[in-house]
Amino acid sequence: MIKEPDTLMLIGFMGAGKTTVGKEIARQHHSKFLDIDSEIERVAGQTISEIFETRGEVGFRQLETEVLNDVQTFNGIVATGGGVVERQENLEVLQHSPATVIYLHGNLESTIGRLILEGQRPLLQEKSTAEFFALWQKRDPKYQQIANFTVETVGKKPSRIAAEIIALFSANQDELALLQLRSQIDAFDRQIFQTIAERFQIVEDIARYKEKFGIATIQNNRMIQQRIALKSDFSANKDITDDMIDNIMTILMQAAIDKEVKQLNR
Ligand SMILES: Nc1ncnc2c1ncn2[C@@H]1O[C@H](COP(=O)(O)OP(=O)(O)O)[C@@H](O)[C@H]1O
Ligand SMILES: O=C(O)C1=C[C@@H](OP(=O)(O)O)[C@@H](O)[C@H](O)C1
Ligand SMILES: [Mg+2]
Repeated sequence: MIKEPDTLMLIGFMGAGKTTVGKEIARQHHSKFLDIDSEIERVAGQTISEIFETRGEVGFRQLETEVLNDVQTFNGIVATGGGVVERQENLEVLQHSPATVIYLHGNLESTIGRLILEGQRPLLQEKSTAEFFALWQKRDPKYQQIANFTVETVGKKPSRIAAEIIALFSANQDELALLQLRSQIDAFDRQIFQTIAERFQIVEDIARYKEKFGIATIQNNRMIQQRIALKSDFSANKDITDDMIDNIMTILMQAAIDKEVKQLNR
């Protein structure tokens, strides 16, 4: 669903590579490039860090919204700042943008590593890793909500990510529709595994309680009850069969038991 040929808005968390990939797309595709942060610096006559220092984040966000509105008619590749999704009015501008909105999705580990090397993001300086993770979790659904496409960046060089995005320009309507649907499936898959990762955090806490109170790792009754409850909750959904519940729960349970046992043996 490339809305207008050659106009893109890149969104994503700080350090995802919006600026780098945006420049690379422009270089490979011979289009114009504009970075909202650079434009804010030009308009304000101050660096991003100076703006945060003198006007606070509120002052910065005000400038960001103004520039975002101004660049809607820009004919080329636009890199936004990671916090563009902080304001509801910005989400609306991006949703109605004539440009195609592309979410550069990454992971927190690689992102933080890169940003620490660079050391230029004011928000990174003032936040702990836990706060940074919370910010990530808060923003991720918003990026997903407004993106026409989500492109995975983990383990890919900027030149490859740019080439993948450029390939979208030449895809026909059917191919684009398929790519769009696949990018939605990929996003759901990531959500599913994110949820499983969060489930494991709880497993860890449960293992600690079991150890403290001398409760056995395997509780057959509890495992049977979980399946009965799930089958009942999803009985009206024909895609979620009892077999599927059994298969998936077997994998999750076995992995949880392995984790608990490993924790106990430490
Ligand atoms: N795919 C990538 N692989 C390796 N390094 C990258 C990649 N994308 C960006 N970088 C590096 O990470 C840092 C942050 O990238 P940048 O484009 O400024 O991100 P953003 O604009 O999304 O905050 C830069 O040093 C850049 O060279
Ligand atoms: O995520 C954020 O809130 C910010 C991201 C930065 O842009 P990048 O995403 O290009 O790093 C920059 O706009 C500012 O430091 C705030
Ligand atoms: Mg940037």
